[in-house]
Amino acid sequence: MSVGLNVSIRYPDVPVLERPARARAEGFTVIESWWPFDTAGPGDAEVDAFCASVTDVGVQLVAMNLFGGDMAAGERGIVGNPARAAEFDDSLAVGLEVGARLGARMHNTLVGRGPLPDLAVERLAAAAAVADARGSQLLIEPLSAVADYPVLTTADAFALVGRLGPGSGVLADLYHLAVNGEDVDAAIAARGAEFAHVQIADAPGRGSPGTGSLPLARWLRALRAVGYEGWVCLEAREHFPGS
Ligand SMILES: O=C(O)C(=O)CO
Repeated sequence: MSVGLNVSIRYPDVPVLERPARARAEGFTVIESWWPFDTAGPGDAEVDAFCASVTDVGVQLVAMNLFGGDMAAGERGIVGNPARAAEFDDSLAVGLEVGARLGARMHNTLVGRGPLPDLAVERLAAAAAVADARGSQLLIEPLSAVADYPVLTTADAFALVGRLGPGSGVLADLYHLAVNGEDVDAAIAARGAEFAHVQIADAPGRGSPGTGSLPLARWLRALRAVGYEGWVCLEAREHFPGS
């Protein structure tokens, strides 16, 4: 079980292309990122620059979100909006291309706020099949503190992944699960070995481990005990909010 750093939530005020170097300077050699481009369909030069920002500093990118819309404005996914189908397709193509170039085979795919329309499930399943053919996975993550987000628990995530088929998996962010009130010990015991990816932060505050009250060490030991063999990435703010 190796630990990586989510550079998007860790360094929100650092220019995107400087974030891998900042992570390396902090001692991380493994990173993940939310969608690092301003649009769903960046040009070749933007993609080349992002890939170089990772390879030039000798860190490994293990996961990258697909385009989720305007995250700062509260959007969490566009797949259910027919008017944004082209953007979703562009994001999938670019995400898989970056993944192929950098070896990042996991793509957290936010599903949009509000009830999940069948259209979204159909498009996610089609995208998962494309990802599967490229040796990659679309990840479904329960989120907390996002109004009307339809995936809140590991049960929600596994149920949706069950409808998407191969090329999909569950991203268990233990912070979100705890904030949503899920019994994380029970979730790990029941299906921890099936998690495709794990993220952690402490609560309250989504800060680094030790800044809140979550039993993160116990949960990591439990994940190892049930046979989880994937990555654990720190998706935490650098400082406890207000500090
Ligand atoms: O929106 C969030 O909190 C996420 O974790 C997105 O990946």
